[in-house]
Amino acid sequence: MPFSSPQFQQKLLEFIDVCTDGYAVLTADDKMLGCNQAFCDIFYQDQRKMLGISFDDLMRLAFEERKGIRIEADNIEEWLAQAQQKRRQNPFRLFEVDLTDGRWFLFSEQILPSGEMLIQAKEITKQKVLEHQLYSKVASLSELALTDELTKVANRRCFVDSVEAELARCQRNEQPAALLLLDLDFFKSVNDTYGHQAGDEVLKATANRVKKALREYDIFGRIGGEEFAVFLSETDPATALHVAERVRVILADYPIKAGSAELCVTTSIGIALTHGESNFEELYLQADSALYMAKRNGRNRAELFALLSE
Ligand SMILES: Nc1nc2c(ncn2[C@@H]2O[C@H](COP(=O)(O)OP(=O)(O)OP(=O)(O)O)[C@@H](O)[C@H]2O)c(=O)[nH]1
Repeated sequence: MPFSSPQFQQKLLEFIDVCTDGYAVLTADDKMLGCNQAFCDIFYQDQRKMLGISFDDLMRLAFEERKGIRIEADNIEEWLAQAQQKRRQNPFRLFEVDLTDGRWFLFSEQILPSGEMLIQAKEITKQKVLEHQLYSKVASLSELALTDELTKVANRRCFVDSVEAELARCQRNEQPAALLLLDLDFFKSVNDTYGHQAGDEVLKATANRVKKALREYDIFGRIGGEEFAVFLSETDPATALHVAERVRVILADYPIKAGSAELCVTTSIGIALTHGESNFEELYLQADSALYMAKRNGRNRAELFALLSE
């Protein structure tokens, strides 16, 4: 055996005793042969109580006292049965453990061929806190990347990605779908007359109202300044026209409050239909030319591309 001088063994024990990492050795039949103070602190037990205790009893203590290792289970015996299925399967195992006091530890279990187990527990609370902060940051960044900041609906990129995925599904299932392009009428004059902030209020209110007029699984987004779009899957021409009319009315018939002003805002709508055979760009161009017709034919109205091209 290397490094077996009594002096080395003595010093090793002294180091382990003052070490901030927890160390414990279990016998081949899973009883505590010895552990250092840091290991006792993890379990909120004193060293005398730890000596000779079985792994199962140590876990039962943690469960009953709700101290030390967090055990989220209704039934400790079921939890133990599951834990035992994972333990002692390999000579080495690494896993993270959280405590009821909020600390986190990285546990390792090393097993000798004769069956004794060395457990090491290293505190990783700081790393876990950083990891959590990083996850929340990534989540809010992806939220930012997909959401229009002003109206909080999907931005153009998110809208297009969602529609492309849905178009592929429509094609597979041979189902009709419709793209509605909405463009507020004379919106420049809202900004010019009442100011940009009032214009922003109108955009926010428009997004909220349109969202309410749609089904939960319809795709809705702001794809340009005062341009919104709706994708309706499993939708025939009659239904597309019906939804467009509902959206038109919900805007035109109820003035929008912007500061002290009550503004009557209308929208023109271009509709394009598909059975999934068009890609987003083609569908968008068709809806855009229908929108152009809606503007030309007097605004505050919807036009269907399919009928235009007949
Ligand atoms: N307040 C505000 N205005 C915006 C925003 N994005 C674009 N706009 C304004 O929207 C207006 C669009 O004007 P135009 O493209 O001339 O269209 P319009 O006045 O709505 O006229 P028609 O579409 O022909 O009915 C411009 O004045 C833009 O400055 C925004 O985020 N906030």
